[in-house]
Amino acid sequence: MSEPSAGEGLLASIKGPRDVKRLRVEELPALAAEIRDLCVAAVAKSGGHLGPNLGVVELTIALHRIFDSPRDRILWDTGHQAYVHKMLTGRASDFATLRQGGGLSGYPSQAESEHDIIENSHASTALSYADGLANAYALRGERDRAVVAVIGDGALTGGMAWEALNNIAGRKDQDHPLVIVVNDNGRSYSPTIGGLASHLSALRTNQRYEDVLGFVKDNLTKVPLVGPPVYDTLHGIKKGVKDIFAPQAMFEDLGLKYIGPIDGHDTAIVEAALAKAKAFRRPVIVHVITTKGHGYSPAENHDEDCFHSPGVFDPATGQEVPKPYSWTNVFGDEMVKLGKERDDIVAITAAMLHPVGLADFAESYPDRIYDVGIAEQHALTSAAGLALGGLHPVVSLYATFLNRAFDQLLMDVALHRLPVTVTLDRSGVTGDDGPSHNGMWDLSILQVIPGLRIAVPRDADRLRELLREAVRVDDAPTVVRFPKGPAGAALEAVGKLGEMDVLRSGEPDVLIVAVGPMAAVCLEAAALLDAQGISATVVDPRWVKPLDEALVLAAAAHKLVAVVEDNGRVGAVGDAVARLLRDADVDIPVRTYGIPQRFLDHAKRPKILSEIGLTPQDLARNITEAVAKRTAMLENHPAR
Ligand SMILES: Cc1ncc(C[n+]2csc(CCOP(=O)(O)OP(=O)(O)O)c2C)c(N)n1
Ligand SMILES: CC(=O)[C@@H](O)[C@H](O)COP(=O)(O)O
Ligand SMILES: [Mg+2]
Repeated sequence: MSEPSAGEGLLASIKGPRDVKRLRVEELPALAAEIRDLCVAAVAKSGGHLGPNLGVVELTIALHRIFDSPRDRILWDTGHQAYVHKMLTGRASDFATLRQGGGLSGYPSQAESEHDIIENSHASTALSYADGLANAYALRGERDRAVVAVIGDGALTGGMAWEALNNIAGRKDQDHPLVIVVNDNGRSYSPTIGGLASHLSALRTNQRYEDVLGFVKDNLTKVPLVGPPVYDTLHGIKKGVKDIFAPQAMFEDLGLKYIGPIDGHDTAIVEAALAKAKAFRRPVIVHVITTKGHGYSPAENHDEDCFHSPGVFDPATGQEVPKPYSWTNVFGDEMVKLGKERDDIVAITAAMLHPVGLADFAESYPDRIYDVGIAEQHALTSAAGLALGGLHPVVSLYATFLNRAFDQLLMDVALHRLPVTVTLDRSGVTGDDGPSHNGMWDLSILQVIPGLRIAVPRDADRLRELLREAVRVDDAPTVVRFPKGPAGAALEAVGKLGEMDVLRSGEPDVLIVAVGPMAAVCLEAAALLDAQGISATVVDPRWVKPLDEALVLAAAAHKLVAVVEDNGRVGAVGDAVARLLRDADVDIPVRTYGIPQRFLDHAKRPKILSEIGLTPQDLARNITEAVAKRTAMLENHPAR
């Protein structure tokens, strides 16, 4: 497979938006084709977001021809669809390094470019940034600085987006170009759900609208677009059609001007609409209809998710490299079994049915699955409602997205001691999706929730066991977290310590508390410690909240306790263990080995684990140093 390259054509000449503006209209299709070729080549090599980026090629070209980034601010909601933006802002030649450590990020990055603004990959935020930015520019008298937010139909199902729309519609200072581009491809991962989506999709799929759109395109856009006059005619015809379907009524009733729906793959039409929107000098919605994966048939025809975020694949055929049986697969298969055994078990996904492994459950029990859209807060509180109604909901999220629903878990679920199980996939270091995708905060923030219980399985068998234990709990919320990727070899216990599994017995030098999948790394580290003459006992708590009281006596017999967890090290399991020992007046040092308290730059997971010291070699070395320090202290202060 050849290295992804900007080639020798138009794209290679694009060093920034000025070069895009200079192109003649008739050159734009060739530029779009080069961009698509580079997207396919880059993602085929490294994985990433192909479908979303193929869908915004013409839109992004038009944005950079009408607006003046970086003076005008172009915001990308979620940011997974900013590859084209990166290519048009001088980074096409860097795509050979996409999502590699030290290379191009798969999301906007302020360190990469002054054109990049939002680095957070959590959806539904762009409109809030836009409202704030517009207020700042209005206050600073910079009224000519346009603010443009591109938000997908999926991200528009997130509550924050409507909080922002409410504020934008009610802006007291309206004299400012604030353009909201709704990139409507009818999909998140899967088809977008809910009343909003059906409203928008009714328009997209209605034949009368399609006929009129076709007439307009055939008869009015053959002449070179001369801007407003042609656009006004075009707009007038479609306004008639639109009034029948009135999606703009939903927005215009809010007090927002509305342009569209327009064909998002016709650069000329998009440019005209954006120019009109910019000239409005007040908040305006430009509703753009696009196709996810547009221009690459394996993506357009992909039956699951239009190549939303494929792994490595053959660009000639679109055939992905098969992925090994994963933690997600283990979870999904066990959920199908549980669904058969218990008809009170229901499942909730936040627009990620396939990625969290619930597709088979949905197929088996179509009446017991709820896709709430990108709405994690609603997911948790609707789960509370389901539990109050006598059911046991399993809410499946990526760990990082639980942050969104902390208060709902605390106050709507835990306060009422409701039997809700939350599964957190992609927990720990995920790596190449950048800093906001690592599942590195849940074990810390969940510590403070009274009554909530947390299980961290070390392998597939324990995931099956602990999921079953979790859904049996009927008087408290439970959380089961597991990482991305293959589930790894089974690690059998050699004994028990209270309810904890002893994975390795040793002399009372070091007690290693291995949190979940870090057990494999801890067992390797224990073997290396042996070579240093240090004997380690390795225990897997299985449930890390509440901790097993047996840990207190076990710790008291050792020189040192080492807690190893794939989570931020602040306020997580290590600190909980230290607090448990402190409260029991057991004066044994506790060392926590986890993710340092900083945002992690994108890189492959193994590379990051090595950089932050979560390898067997690093653990063995650090524990050896800690034991030596403890031994010296005891020798110098024997009374302690
Ligand atoms: C809060 C949050 N939940 C879930 C996700 C996972 N996610 C990434 S992209 C995506 C779909 C976005 O759909 P849309 O906004 O329509 O953009 P498209 O991919 O269709 O261009 C989802 C659910 C996320 N990024 N943020
Ligand atoms: C859901 C989401 O944000 C993805 O678009 C992101 O790229 C994570 O992908 P994986 O499903 O490969 O972890
Ligand atoms: Mg979409």
